[in-house]
Amino acid sequence: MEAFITRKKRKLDADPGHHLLLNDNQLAPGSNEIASEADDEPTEVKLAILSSLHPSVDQETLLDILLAHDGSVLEASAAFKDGKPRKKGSGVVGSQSSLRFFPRSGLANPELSPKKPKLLSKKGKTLFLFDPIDISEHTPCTVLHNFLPAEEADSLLKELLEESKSFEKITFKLFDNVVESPHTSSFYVGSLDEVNRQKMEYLYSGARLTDVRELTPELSRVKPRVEQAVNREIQERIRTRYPGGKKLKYQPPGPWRPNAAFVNCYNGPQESVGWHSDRLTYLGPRAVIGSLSLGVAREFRVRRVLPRDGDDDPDAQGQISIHLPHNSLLVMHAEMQEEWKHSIAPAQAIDPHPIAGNKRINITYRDYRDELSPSRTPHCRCDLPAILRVVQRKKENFGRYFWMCCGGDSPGEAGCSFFQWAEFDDDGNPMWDGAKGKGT
Ligand SMILES: O=C(O)CCC(=O)C(=O)O
Ligand SMILES: [Fe+2]
Repeated sequence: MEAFITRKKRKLDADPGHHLLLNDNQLAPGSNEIASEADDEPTEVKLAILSSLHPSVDQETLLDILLAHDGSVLEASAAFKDGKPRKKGSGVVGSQSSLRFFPRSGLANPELSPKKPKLLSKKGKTLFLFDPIDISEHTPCTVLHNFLPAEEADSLLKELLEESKSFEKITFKLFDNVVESPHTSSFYVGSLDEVNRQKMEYLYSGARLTDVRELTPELSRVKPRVEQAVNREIQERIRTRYPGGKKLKYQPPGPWRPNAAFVNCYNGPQESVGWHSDRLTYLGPRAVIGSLSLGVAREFRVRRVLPRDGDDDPDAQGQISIHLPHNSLLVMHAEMQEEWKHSIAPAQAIDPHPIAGNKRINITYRDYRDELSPSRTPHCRCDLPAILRVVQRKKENFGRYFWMCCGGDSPGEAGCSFFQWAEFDDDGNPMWDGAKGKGT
C-alpha cells in the first residue's frame, strides 16, 4: 500500500477521460531516468519535459523529433545530445498488409496476468492495422466499418461540427505554465437533471466540469444502434476469445447501457490525445466503451501496459495503430482500460473530409454506473469522492483495484494520503466494507 502513496503522481488536467500524470520529481533536468519514465506520458507532457531539457528548441521542432523517435523522450533527448536528432520524413501513415496468415500472437489474451505478453511489434516500431479481423485478433478492440447508414453518419457529423464550435480546450497547470489539452471536447448526458448532477457532484481530476450538455437529437438517435452493436460484440468477444467462453472476472454480466457520451473534436493533424487509460471511477472494473469516429480518418494507437519491476524489460513494448476512418465504430472491450493504454497520435498529414474539412469528431458512449456515483463511493480525508484505480505496473498486487484521494490530481493541491483497496464481487459489484463505502 505504501508504494502507491509514495509513488503518488500529480495529475495535471481536468479532462474527464484522460490521465496527465507526472511524478513530482520528473523535471530534475538531465536525468535519463526522468526521460525514460516520461515515455508513458501524454505527448503534451513529453513536450513540456523535452522543452525543459532543451529550452532553446522550439515546440514544433521538438514535436517533430519526438515523432521521429516514436514518442520516446529518452531517445529524442539523447539524439539532441548526440547532435543528430532524426527528423520525421513525409508519409506518416504506415501501411500493413493483412496479418491473418501470421501465427497467433497471444496479444489479445484477456487474462489479467503480470506475465510478459508476446508482442508483435517492438519499441520504436508501430504495427499498422486496417483489417477488422486483425484488429480483434491482436488488440482488445473490435472495429465495425461503415457502421451507420451513410446519411445518418453525415447528419450526426454535421450536428456535432456545429456543436463543436463552442467546445473548449481544457486548460491545466503544468508547473508555472497554463497548458491546454491538445483538442477540444464536451460531455453529454441524458437529461437536464443529469446535467446538474454532473456539474454538482461529479469530479474529474479533482475538478468539476463546467461544460455538460444534454444529449443532442442525433446523439440520442444513434445511441440505441451503438448499444445494440456493442452488446453484440461483447457477446461475440466472450464466446470467441475469453478463456472457457466466459466473461472476465469483475466484468458485469448484464447488458451494457450507454447513458453518457464524451465528444472530442480534433481540428487538424496536430490535435491529439496523449497516452492514457480511461478512468474507471464511474464506469467500474472491466468497462466497455463504444467509440464512434466521424470526419477525418486518424490513427488510434494502443499499447499494452507491462509490469515494470523484476526482470521485465519495459523497452519490449510495441504499439499498434488502428486506422479509424469516417463512420467506424470501435469497441474498447473489457480488458482494455486495465491492461492497455491508448492515444490519438498527432499526424504529419491528413486527407481532408468532404464535410468535416480537417476535423475529426469522436464520440465515446459510456455506461456510468449508479452504484459508483460519487454519493455512494468512498470519500477521502479531504472529504472528496475518491478515484478508482488498478495496480498496473507492480507485479505485487497486479490487477487489484484501489480507491485513492483525487486531491493530488488538482494543480497546487497536495491531497491526502487516503488509500483503500476496492473490493468487487465477480460481477463487478462494489462490496462496501462498513462505513467505508456509502452504498450499503
Ligand atoms: O478520439 C478517440 O478516438 C479517443 C478519445 C479518447 O480516448 C477519450 O476520449 O478518452
Ligand atoms: Fe480514452
